[in-house]
Amino acid sequence: MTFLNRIFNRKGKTELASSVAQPLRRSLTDPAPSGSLTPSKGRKSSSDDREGLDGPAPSRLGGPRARRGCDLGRSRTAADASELTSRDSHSSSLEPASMSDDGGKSNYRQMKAVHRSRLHTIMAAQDRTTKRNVILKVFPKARMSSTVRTKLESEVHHLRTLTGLPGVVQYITHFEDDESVYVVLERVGGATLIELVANSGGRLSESVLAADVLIPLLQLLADLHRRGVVHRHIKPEHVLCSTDRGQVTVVDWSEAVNMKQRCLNNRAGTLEYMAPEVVVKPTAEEVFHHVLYNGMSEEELPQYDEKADVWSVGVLAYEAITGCQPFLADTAADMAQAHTQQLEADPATGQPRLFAGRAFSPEARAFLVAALQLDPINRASADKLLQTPFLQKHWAAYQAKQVALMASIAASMPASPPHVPASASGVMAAVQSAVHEVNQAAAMAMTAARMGLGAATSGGGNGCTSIPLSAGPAKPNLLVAAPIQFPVR
Ligand SMILES: Nc1ncnc2c1ncn2[C@@H]1O[C@H](COP(=O)(O)OP(=O)(O)OP(=O)(O)O)[C@@H](O)[C@H]1O
Repeated sequence: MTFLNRIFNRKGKTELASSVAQPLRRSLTDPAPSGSLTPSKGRKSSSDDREGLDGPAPSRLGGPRARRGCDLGRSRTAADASELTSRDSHSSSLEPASMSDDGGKSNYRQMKAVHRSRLHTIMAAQDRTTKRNVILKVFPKARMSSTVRTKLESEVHHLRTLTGLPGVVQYITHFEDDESVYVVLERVGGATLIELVANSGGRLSESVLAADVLIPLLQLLADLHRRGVVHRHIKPEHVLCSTDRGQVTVVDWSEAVNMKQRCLNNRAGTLEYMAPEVVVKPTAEEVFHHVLYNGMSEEELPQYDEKADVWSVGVLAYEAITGCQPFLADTAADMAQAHTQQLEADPATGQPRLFAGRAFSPEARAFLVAALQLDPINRASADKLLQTPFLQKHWAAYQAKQVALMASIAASMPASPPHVPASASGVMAAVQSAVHEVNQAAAMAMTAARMGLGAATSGGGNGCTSIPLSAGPAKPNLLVAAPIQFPVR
């Protein structure tokens, strides 16, 4: 997908396109500037979006990808592969969902498509009862292969497990009717990082990037990684930024995996943001064949870990500062080469090509070097990145916004006891609203801890690391365990 399309999908406007968007999609790996903005070199959606479609999908990742568009009619797909070979327990996440009017589509109004992919549509809507602004992810059943269904189940599983963690988009419910499956999420305000960059003239200042994006994003990732969760799909389109509050919210959890439950051994995510160790991994389908037909166990296959997310953050940060994607290629093999070429020292300057002709502050550059290490062993963790001078320098600005945010949340908390409604849908609305408030309070507590009240953490009291699991609410997801399992009748 081109950069322009990405902007249109979200905004539905054209004004951003002409002046700002073009330079953003220049690749450093593209030797000919005139050819660097062709759609094929532009943004792509996730590699696995091309799975399970009706017709043949474009083969961007080489060899076996070319066959993957035909999965719909097959009895065994890559999704079956990941189910069979996985030890993850999320496969029953989508319980029989509500088809009643109370829990169904008619509960929502003002539905408007804000983003379309080949497999689903993202609709903005409003809950008629609660008046809450929501996002409906609508997956037409006609296009839903078992691959897509498995991803959807996985996404719901992780959203439910992680609900309440600041920075994770809040899951509300899911339901289905004859045509589609719907997942309802909170509608997050603010802009995607890609829009933020575009609105800032094509480049983001290092200070805004550090204080408003990288610190909250890396705090979330550090929390997730301690829990064993790897997002695997970090990219600017999936990071919604609220710069006035210094907050980010990460969407699209379809590739998330808990390493304690499942091996990370297949290629996943969007090619431009994939870490070197992920790019060279087999596709899920290939893993399936290795395991099923070659008699290998999953543990025997080479694995990767949470450092994959750190690489994606490095790519995202480089792109936000320069307006250019650092690595572009159409196939996994070419991408692996691009990684090496860009990070090799240029004989003329002795510097990695990636930094040639680019103006970074020394701190930002050191941050990028730490995040963009080819070998994950040498790559910094999310926690370590939070301790880099680059982020330390902007910590006070981040902290000031968090203090203001907590004060505004505290001021908006209702003082009087809630009204007890008579109808079932009223009860549901009241429960959802109460859950929202409890989550806000939990988020406040966690934010406070992250800001440095958790001085016992590895950041040495400077507030630059996220809270250890034992310091915050033990399981923030428990806060919303009850209301997400309905159908409502
Ligand atoms: N909860 C939300 N609140 C506000 N906007 C959202 C939300 N979820 C998604 N969006 C918007 O929709 C866009 C697409 O969302 P998402 O990435 O989940 O869909 P997708 O089709 O899987 O995308 P892709 O395959 O290209 O990664 C996001 O970039 C964002 O602009």
